[in-house]
Amino acid sequence: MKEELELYFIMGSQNCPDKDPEDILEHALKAGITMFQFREKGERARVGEAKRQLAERLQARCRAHRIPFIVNDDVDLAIAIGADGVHVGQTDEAMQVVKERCPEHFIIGVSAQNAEEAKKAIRDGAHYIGVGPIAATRTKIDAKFPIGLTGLREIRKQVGDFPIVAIGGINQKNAEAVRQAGADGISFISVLTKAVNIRQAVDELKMGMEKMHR
Ligand SMILES: Cc1ncc(COP(=O)(O)OP(=O)(O)O)c(N)n1
Ligand SMILES: Cc1ncsc1CCOP(=O)(O)O
Ligand SMILES: [Mg+2]
Repeated sequence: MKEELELYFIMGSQNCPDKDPEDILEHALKAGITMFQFREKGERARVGEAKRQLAERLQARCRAHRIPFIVNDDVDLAIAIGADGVHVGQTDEAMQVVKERCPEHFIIGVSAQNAEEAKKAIRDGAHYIGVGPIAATRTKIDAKFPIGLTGLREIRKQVGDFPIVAIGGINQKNAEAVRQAGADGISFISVLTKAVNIRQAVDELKMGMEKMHR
């Protein structure tokens, strides 16, 4: 699980209104992302059949590169298209229901902003926790106040070696510090959806993550 979390890209069409999301994902996959989350939500997001069709197109790209395809929030969609997993937050579908409904092999990710939420998610059967927001972000309008590296370190201290991916305001400048503060992986949206050169951006993020490797 930890290796898959290393470079976890998240995107929906609302994150790249002037570009083709399939094109962005293909570049990101070729550059070496290790997991992908389809997060189609908010203003200008696709709904219904258009959302499902986009999900299936992006899923096919991930399959071709053997990269896990995770669906954000929408458990029905994840099950319907045979995704590799779902990611749910504190106010999304309850973990007990998610566990009951999803196939055994599903990867289940849960968001946590503090150690209590993190420990509960682990007790409830999460496979990884998405910890953040680490820094300020403009991508999620209802994002909570950033917990910083201090918040991340505290959660790491309390969850032992449980898989953690950090999220929120992560970029080439802070990736290494985030890794050093205890994240097994980083997740990011705008650093790729707004990148002029996706390969270069992924390479730089990867460098930040690899500095800690033994
Ligand atoms: C890897 C990862 N971590 C956290 C989140 C945030 O989930 P949530 O708090 O439910 O907010 P939304 O993304 O649903 O707006 C995430 N999506 N992925
Ligand atoms: C989905 C989500 N959850 C917490 S912050 C965030 C947005 C991350 O986007 P960015 O990488 O552009 O800051
Ligand atoms: Mg959610």
